[in-house]
Amino acid sequence: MSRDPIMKETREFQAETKQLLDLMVHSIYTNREIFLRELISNASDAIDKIRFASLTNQDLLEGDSDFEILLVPNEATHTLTISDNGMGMTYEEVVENIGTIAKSGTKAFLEKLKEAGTANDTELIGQFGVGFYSAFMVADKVTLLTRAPGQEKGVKWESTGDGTYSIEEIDKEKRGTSIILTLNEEYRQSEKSDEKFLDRYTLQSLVKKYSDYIRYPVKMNFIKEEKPRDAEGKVIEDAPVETTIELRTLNSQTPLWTRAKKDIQPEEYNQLYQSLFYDWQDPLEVLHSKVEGAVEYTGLLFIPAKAPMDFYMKEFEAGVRLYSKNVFIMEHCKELLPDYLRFVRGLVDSPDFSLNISRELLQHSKQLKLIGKNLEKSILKTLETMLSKDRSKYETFWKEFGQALKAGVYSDFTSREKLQDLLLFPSSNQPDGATTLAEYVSRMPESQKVIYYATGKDQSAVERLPQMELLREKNIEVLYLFDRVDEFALDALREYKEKKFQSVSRGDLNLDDIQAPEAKQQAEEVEKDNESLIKAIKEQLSGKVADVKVSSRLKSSAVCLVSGDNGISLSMEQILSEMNNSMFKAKRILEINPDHELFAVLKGLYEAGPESDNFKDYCALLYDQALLMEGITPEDPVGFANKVAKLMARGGK
Ligand SMILES: Nc1ncnc2c1ncn2[C@@H]1O[C@H](COP(=O)(O)OP(=O)(O)OP(=O)(O)O)[C@@H](O)[C@H]1O
Repeated sequence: MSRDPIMKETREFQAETKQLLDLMVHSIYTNREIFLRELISNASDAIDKIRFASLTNQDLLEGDSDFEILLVPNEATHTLTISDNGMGMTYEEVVENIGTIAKSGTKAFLEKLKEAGTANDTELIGQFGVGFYSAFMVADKVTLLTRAPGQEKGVKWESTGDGTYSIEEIDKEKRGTSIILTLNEEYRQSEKSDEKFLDRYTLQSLVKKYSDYIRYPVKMNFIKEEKPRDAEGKVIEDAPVETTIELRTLNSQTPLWTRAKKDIQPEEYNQLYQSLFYDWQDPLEVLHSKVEGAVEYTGLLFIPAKAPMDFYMKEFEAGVRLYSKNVFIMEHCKELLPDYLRFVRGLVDSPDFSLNISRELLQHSKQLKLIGKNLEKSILKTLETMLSKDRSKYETFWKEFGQALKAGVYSDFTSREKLQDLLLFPSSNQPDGATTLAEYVSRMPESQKVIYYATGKDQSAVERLPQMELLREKNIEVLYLFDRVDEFALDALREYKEKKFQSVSRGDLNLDDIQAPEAKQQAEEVEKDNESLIKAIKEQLSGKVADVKVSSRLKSSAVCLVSGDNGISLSMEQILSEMNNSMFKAKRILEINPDHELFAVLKGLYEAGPESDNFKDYCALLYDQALLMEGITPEDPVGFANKVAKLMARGGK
């Protein structure tokens, strides 16, 4: 028995959707033509869905398996309709999919806009598939008619993009979705020939440009007005003009990756990349490979030129697309490539993939593992070649995605060796540039045993570190580590070509072969001579530092804080605590410069009265100073400021 249809009601868009719509209508002025690509791509996805679902349930097709996407421009009503016989949507699905924004990419996009404090950044939009809503860039009103297979009723959804939409049940005979755009006046008769979206030739060229690879025919009626011809093919001049309608398919439907590499132009790769992955820039690198043997597959992978907005966010969805004999199986297959290559976009088409493969089964698929290994190898090879043959291109890549590789060194121990030669760091030799570890090692003097590095938030922070002074004086190159992941990565690597990594802020600097042996000896002697003073300072700072030492690494600074050779470093402790992990603590060692005049003052104070407030204040200040130089706020900033004020009030006496 049929039930009463759900009556028309008006609903509000979710706040984020409103924001997005507002943006579409008022802020994006360039490239509005991409709306067509977005709607055709949605239609194609919907057909993919039903095609896939019908493999196990033929009934869903309702006898209609001639999949197609139809464009109908109508001058009289100023409408452009895009129809498909894909999956269609139920009432609930329309509410869920069209009224809200579920996609992480779009959310990230809005976040970025908020951060930038402007809604004008037209470049931003290109990085996201804003999909359906892009229709509002060119239409005053968008009407969506849809019916899911097996549903008795269809659904009509309509909005002028003003914050509300109406929704009601309707009768719809054909399964699938039609989107009717009532075009804004500007796009009915645009002055720009490529923005007349009712013009068949404009539409045809847009389909060619953006959607040629779409696997289903995108069709449109062309109206031909011609005088008839006689039996010999000659035009009959005095006959009235005849109108014929011809349904033409606008796209070639041959997936690019199935064609021979030598027949493909770079622009074709670029265009496919841009339309599949919503980028307005060409990719930095294209890897197209066809392999036959133990496994058979075609891989078409891209290294983007720029990291997407949400790349370093949790929501970023990595993974390539999987196809089997040109039939789409799934998007974002994360199981194929290791996580450190999550910036790679692209697709893999293999007859060895089963159409019915589930994500669970994928994890155990031997073929997938084998293909993944091959592709990983060829991506790494490509990057190695780029590094050696085109350094500036590699540095562009590194700027965008270097963090992912460094995180890979840290978290994926099986990949460490493979990645170590791809790492780049700035160094004291070239603070604005970047050096590989191999280049650093090649510059090391014979006497240098370890690879030095210093951590800090930027170049000036690192160069001001008191721990850098001695190394600078000795002209020893130091790698600069600015990214949070850097030190964790080097810590995980431990060594490169049997040279250990050594932080300038940790333990012994291993300078024995470089520094005159007297320096260290001298420090040890001073330490012995001042044993009781050092002990007293240590007592004053008990609970804060593990040790106090006379320094052999300081030149002009009075103190510095270093961490022990084992365990984590101070900067790692900072990063972990910012990530709410305060479980690990660095072993803090306060080093005092025996050649600094403060040392003598301290000694004087100690000798005058080890229990005096003055001596205690000096000890506390020493420690707080050392913390500040490390970029760490003292535990009691007010106490610190008061002590400094007290000293200053003495007027230098
Ligand atoms: N022609 C259509 N047929 C069936 N469902 C559709 C159609 N167009 C859109 N949808 C549904 O609406 C959802 C939202 O579409 P929208 O274009 O905004 O995002 P998307 O397609 O998921 O993402 P993207 O555009 O980034 O691929 C889709 O996921 C799909 O479920």
